[in-house]
Amino acid sequence: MDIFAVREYIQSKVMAAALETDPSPHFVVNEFFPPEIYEAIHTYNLFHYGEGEEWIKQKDIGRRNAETPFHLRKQIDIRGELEAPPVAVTFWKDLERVFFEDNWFGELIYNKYPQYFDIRFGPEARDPKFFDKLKSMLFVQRHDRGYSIGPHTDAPKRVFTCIFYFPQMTGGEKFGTQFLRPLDGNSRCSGHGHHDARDFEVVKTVDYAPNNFLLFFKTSSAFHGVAHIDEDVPNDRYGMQLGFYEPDGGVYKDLSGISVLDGKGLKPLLSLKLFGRKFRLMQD
Ligand SMILES: O=C(O)CCC(=O)C(=O)O
Ligand SMILES: [Fe+2]
Repeated sequence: MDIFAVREYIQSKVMAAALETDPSPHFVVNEFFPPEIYEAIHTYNLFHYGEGEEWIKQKDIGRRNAETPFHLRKQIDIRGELEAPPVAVTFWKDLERVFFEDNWFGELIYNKYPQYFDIRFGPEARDPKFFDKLKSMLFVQRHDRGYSIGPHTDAPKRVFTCIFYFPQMTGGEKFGTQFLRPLDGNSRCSGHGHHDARDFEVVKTVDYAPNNFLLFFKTSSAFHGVAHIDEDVPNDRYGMQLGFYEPDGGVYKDLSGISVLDGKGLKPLLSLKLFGRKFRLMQD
């Protein structure tokens, strides 16, 4: 793989994309990868060689976020050890280098929307080494019928998230990522928990279409989710996620002494389910 040529292609696409701010800052890029890379993403589809891991196993879900059947999403961590023929492993490891080597993608996204980083992190975010302080993830995903994700804004630690859509044909657009708005306009979410879709309206759906791409920045209004998958979707909603997030405790020391990012001490005072809906009384 010619890493520099792939980067050049992606960079021009990202910089040309229109930044939207409703309901929260994000942008979409069509034809995100050069065609030969998109073809290889299918030729070397890692799900040909293994099932993948359930996002969270059913036995471990417990009472958490019952709105989301986590176990129906299967994922394979590109950054871990891959069980695939060497040519496939080389392809995915090269793709990992495209994004992460020398903090290339982090810096590209900083340059795309520096205001977000400057406001959240202060001037240190301008230091090219800033992205060494963040954690990152890259995994491919596929989804079984019955999957959905209730509206959520991602964990408070999250900085930005990318969703890549890898169908080989059109027809599954509505199973892309939905942006949602709470019906109660006074609601925001720091990021702990998935919510009931009945309390939200869909603002926009980013198509699950060939080689489509979405990036959104973490804010307390970045509500998003996936509609209930109740029919066959091309390639089982095959895609990839890339994300940057703060380490436990945050990049910087919080002088308040409260780890807001980790959600410590955020147990609901009261939690009950009535008529199939969850109600939680949170402490102030
Ligand atoms: O797969 C998607 O479209 C969204 C996934 C998501 O929101 C998440 O994993 O937090
Ligand atoms: Fe999410």
